[in-house]
Amino acid sequence: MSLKPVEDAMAAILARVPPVTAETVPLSEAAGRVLAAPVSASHDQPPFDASAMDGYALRAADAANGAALRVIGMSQAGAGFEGTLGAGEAVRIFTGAPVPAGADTVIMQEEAVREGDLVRFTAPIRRGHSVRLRGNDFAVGNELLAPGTLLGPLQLTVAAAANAGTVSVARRPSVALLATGDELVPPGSPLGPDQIVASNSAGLLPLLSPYAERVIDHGIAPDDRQELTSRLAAILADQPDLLVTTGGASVGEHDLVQDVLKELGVTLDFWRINMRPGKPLMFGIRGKTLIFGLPGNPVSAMVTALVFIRPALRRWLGATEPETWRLPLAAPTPANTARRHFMRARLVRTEAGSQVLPILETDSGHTSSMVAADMLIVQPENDPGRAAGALVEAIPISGF
Ligand SMILES: Nc1nc2c(c(=O)[nH]1)N[C@H]1C(S)=C(S)[C@@H](COP(=O)(O)OP(=O)(O)OC[C@H]3O[C@@H](n4cnc5c(N)ncnc54)[C@H](O)[C@@H]3O)O[C@H]1N2
Ligand code: MOO
Repeated sequence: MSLKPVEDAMAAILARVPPVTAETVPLSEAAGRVLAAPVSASHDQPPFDASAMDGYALRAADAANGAALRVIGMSQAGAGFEGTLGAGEAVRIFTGAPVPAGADTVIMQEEAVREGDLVRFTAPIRRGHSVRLRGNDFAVGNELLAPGTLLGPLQLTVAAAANAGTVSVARRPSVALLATGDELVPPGSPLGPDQIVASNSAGLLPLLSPYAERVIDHGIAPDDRQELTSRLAAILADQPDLLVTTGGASVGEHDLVQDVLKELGVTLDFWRINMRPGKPLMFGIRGKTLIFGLPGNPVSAMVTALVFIRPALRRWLGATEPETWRLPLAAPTPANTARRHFMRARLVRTEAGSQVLPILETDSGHTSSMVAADMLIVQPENDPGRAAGALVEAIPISGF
C-alpha cells in the first residue's frame, strides 16, 4: 500500500471534524476556552473622561502664564466633582477619577505648588494632558475579541473590562485513550521479563487535555483479539468524540487494532502516512467518534498527536491555526529519505538571535531525546540536508 502524503491525511482528518458548537460559560470559568462568538463592548471605556494622574484638573488656558488657580473641590475615583469648573479654578483630582465638567487638562501634583486654596504649576501646561478621553480604549459596539480567540489572561482582562459576565465558547470534545500491548505495564509497576512501561498515555493526556472537555485514560489492553474487542466496544459504546489508541498499528500478527476496529464498525479513512516517525497512523470514524490509531513507539505517538490530533482539535474548537515558524538552523541537518521527517529539535538563543538546533536521534522508541525537544523541524521529503543558518520550518511543541 502506498503511503499517504501528510497534507492529504491532514485534509481527510479535518474534513471529518464537526462544525463548532457553542456553549455559554461564566467569565470566571472561561480561561483556556476558545470564543465561539465575538466579545463586543457594551459601554465606552473609559466610560467618562478620566484622569491619568494624581494632581489638578483645570482649563489649560487659565494657567498658561503661570497664574495661580483656586482649588474649589475634589474628584476621586468613584466620587467625581459634581459642579462645573469655571475660569481661574482647579479641582484636586486623583488617578481614575472623572475629569470635572469645564476642565480640559490634568497636571500631576509633582508639577504643582499648593499654597492654601491656591495652586500654581511649575511646568509648561499642555492642553489635554493626562486626560483619558471617554471611549479612547474602546467604544460601544467595538468588537474586542473575535471568534476563534483563545481566552488567556490578557483576553479575559479585556472581556471583563467590556463587562462580559458570560462568554460564548466552543464546546470541547471528550477524548478516550487506550494503550495496547501485551508487554505493557503501568508506570510505577515492578517490571517483569520482557515487559515495557506504558508511557504514551502519560504524555497524550496532558497534550490533549487543554482542548478537551475530559480525557479518560482507559489504561492498557492486551494483544488478545477477544479482550481488545470487548475493551474497544465498551469505550465506543460511550460515544466519545475522539478515541486515541496507541500500539498495534503496524503489520505484525499481534497488531490487531485495525482489524478489531473494523469489526466494531469503524470506517477506516486511511492507514500509513508518508512521514517519519509515525508512518503507521490509522484514522477512521464510527458514528460521531473520530478514531486515531497511533503507532506504539512513543516518539511516533507524540509526533502524530502533535502533527494531526492537535490541529484537528484546534479546528474542532474553531481556534485560529498558528503559523509554523521559520528559523535558522543552529547546526546542519542530514539528508532526508522520501518520507517527511518531523525532527526533534531545540530552540536556542545565540548572539544572532533565536535558532533551531536539530537533535540527530531518529529512533522512534528513543524517549530521552524528547526531553530536550521543544520544536519539531519539518524536513521535506527527499530534502538534501541544509547547512547551519538555512531557514527551516518548525512547529513548537508547547502552546495551544
Ligand atoms: N515489518 C514492519 N514492521 C514495522 C513497520 C513496518 O512498516 N513493517 N513499521 C514500524 C514502525 S515505523 C512503527 S512506528 C512501529 C509501530 O508499531 P505498532 O503501532 O504496531 O506498535 P507496537 O508494535 O505495538 O509497539 C511498537 C513499540 O512501541 C512500544 N510501545 C507500544 N505501546 C507503548 C506505550 N503505550 N508506551 C510505551 N511504549 C509502547 C512497544 O513496546 C514497541 O517497542 O512498527 C514498526 N514495525
Ligand atoms: O513510522 Mo515509525 O514511527 O518511524 O518508527
